Amino acid sequence: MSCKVKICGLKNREDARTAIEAGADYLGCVFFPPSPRHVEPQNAAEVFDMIGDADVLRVGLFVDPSDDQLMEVLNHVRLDIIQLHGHETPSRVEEVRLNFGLPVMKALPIETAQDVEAARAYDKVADRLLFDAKPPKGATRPGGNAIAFDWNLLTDTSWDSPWMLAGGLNVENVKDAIAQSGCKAVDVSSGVEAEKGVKSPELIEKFIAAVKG
Ligand SMILES: O=C(O)c1ccccc1NCC(=O)[C@H](O)[C@H](O)COP(=O)(O)O
Repeated sequence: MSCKVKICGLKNREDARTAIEAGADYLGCVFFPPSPRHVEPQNAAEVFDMIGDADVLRVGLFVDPSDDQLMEVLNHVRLDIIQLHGHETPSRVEEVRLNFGLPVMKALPIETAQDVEAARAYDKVADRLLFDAKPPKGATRPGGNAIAFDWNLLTDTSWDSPWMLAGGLNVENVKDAIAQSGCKAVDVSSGVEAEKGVKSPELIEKFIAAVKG
């Protein structure tokens, strides 16, 4: 089975259509106002409406959201997966899963082997894990920073929860990232953008072809 692809940070229907037609398996919308990829719920609903009955999952991305903030989005947007990309504890992950009845993908910041071990606390608690590069000091956001980590930190590791690789992936490095990490799914945002927050249809198509070709 070929590696799955999540295109994250989508803001408009045209880019969603490009990603779907190119073979994306997940579309992600960011609900984090400081991000250049932030969208309002109604905008995300338009993006996800492009999926129709295609076999593509809708991922909503949040950073330390309250239940009210999650409900505000879920009142307008049908999601298949809630992605938590903040400092959420394992018990908060479980609470969100139970309160909203949706699978949770927990993003985990990785820089060292110790970070990989710390991620074990979320295995089986979250429905899915997303290993992303630890944000640099002073970063304005916990993800979407176009930073890669040492993919060999994940080589030969085994996890109960399915997991996705993220962080600084692009057309040039994604094959190496898959080979070195052994991942079965990848996630990209910056690497398919012409500029921060502006997706490039050509890069979306080339990235997905590089993964699935
Ligand atoms: O993309 C953002 O702006 C963002 C903001 C706040 C929290 C998470 C964010 N992105 C999360 C993602 O899932 C990204 O796709 C992932 O971090 C990889 O980003 P990139 O290194 O730019 O490919």
